[in-house]
Amino acid sequence: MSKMSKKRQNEDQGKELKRKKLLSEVARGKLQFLMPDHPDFKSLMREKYFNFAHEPCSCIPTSLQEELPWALNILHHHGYFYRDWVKVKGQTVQTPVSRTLIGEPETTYKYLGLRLFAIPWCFGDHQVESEVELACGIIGKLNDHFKAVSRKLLLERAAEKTEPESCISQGAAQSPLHHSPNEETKSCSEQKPTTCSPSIEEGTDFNVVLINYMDPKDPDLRLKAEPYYGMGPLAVSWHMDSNLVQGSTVAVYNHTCSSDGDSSSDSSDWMVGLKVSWDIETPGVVVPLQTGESYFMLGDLNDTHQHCVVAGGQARFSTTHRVADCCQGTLPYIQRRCKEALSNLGETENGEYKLTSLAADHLELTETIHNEVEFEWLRQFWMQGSRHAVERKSWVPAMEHLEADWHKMEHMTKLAVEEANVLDDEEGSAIAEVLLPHLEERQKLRQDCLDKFSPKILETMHADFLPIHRPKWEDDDLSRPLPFDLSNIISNMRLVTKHGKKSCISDSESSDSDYHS
Ligand SMILES: O=C(O)CCC(=O)C(=O)O
Ligand SMILES: [Fe+2]
Repeated sequence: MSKMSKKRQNEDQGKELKRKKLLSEVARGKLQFLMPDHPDFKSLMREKYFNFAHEPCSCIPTSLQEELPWALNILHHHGYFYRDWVKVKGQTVQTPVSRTLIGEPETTYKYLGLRLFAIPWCFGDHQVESEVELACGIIGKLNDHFKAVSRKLLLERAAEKTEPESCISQGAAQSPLHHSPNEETKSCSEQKPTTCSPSIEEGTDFNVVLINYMDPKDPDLRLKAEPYYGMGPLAVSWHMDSNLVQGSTVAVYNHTCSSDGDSSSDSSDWMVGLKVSWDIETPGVVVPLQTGESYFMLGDLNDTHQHCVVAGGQARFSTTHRVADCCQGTLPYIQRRCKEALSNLGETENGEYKLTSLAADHLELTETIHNEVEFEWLRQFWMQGSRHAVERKSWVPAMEHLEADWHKMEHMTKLAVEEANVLDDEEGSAIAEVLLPHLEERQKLRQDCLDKFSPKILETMHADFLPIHRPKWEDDDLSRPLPFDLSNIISNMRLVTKHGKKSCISDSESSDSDYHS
């Protein structure tokens, strides 16, 4: 076993032990949580949840306070919220909360295996054309405001520390962010690895807002009870927000929908729960949220603590403002990658495609990008259905352009497969060795997409949300360079590799490749 996998195995065993201990404590009913009315709440917050801030309605300007409920209801009214199909422990499951993503143009945010494509909050030169665009603009305004509030809160927290060095010696869980202006100019790819904190500006430069909506009275929902402390029914289970710039803040605006005149309605509060990750000594906390209030997980709180959301009695929206780590998650990024891949595609004098170089690293790069654009972008976009695409009309031409680039990469794979077959043993097998793992991965991931939804789930889905498998074609479609099903090509490449030649010399004659020529 390699050192890396041994280390991972030890870590997994460590986590499993901690989980067992945690569950046995739970079984003994020992885990405690505090609410704000508890006499020790304030000191616990100071000591163990220092980077949590809970702010009243007045932290948002009155005009914006008035616009926000309108904006959220417009998005809801136009059907922009839906329950995402995500992967949890290899299973496709639907989130209890409905969601939508608003953000910087051309930005995406990936969570639990699903890439969300942001609806932009600004529109370049063109005038706002619809209520929905106006609503997104209002969310953008709140986002700008939250940047300023978060920066102020972080500076206040930093000032509260009497000795500046103490934030280092007290460990990561308590460290507020440092202001390090010379890091601000660094580009994404130059950013230091995850152990260093971003500057205050970087760590609050929210680029996406994931908005949640849930009506607890929805009869389709069956909420699970919070399992460790008995906090109540969970709208969002314990988690850390993923795919964020490490050490960056998350800001949340909470809006509950009043149900005037309905005396039977349950008026229990929505609450956010927090706990220190992997810690059963420190009590958890749960903080009730009134409509219009906000809370902030400042600096590294999200990296060291977990949070959950306990459902209240009424329908509720929350806007969660994040600094998504989108080094590999923006449209310009994937467009650059495609350009890089296509730089190895040339033309012969007769105007036919040819590969400029057959060097392993060039082929390797093209095949990697081929899979990246197909599975991280094209299929992720179309699998979310027709309504998703209509709502994201600004993304559609970009997706079509990426698909045209991908189509050229299909030609490139075909050319490489042909070269592997015609070149002499040594060169041919070197090409096949490079291609094989990528082709196998492509084949597996295509099948995973086809299998993502069981027939039972598909039966219950509204037509607007049915997955679109795009690109998809019949294996004998001659307009395509290669078949959709790559099994024959994979068998052919296996035979061309040195290993394949040695073990299957006798039947190599009968294994004609079956791709389109
Ligand atoms: O709704 C909230 O207060 C937070 C939701 C949350 O944790 C999430 O969307 O990741
Ligand atoms: Fe979260």
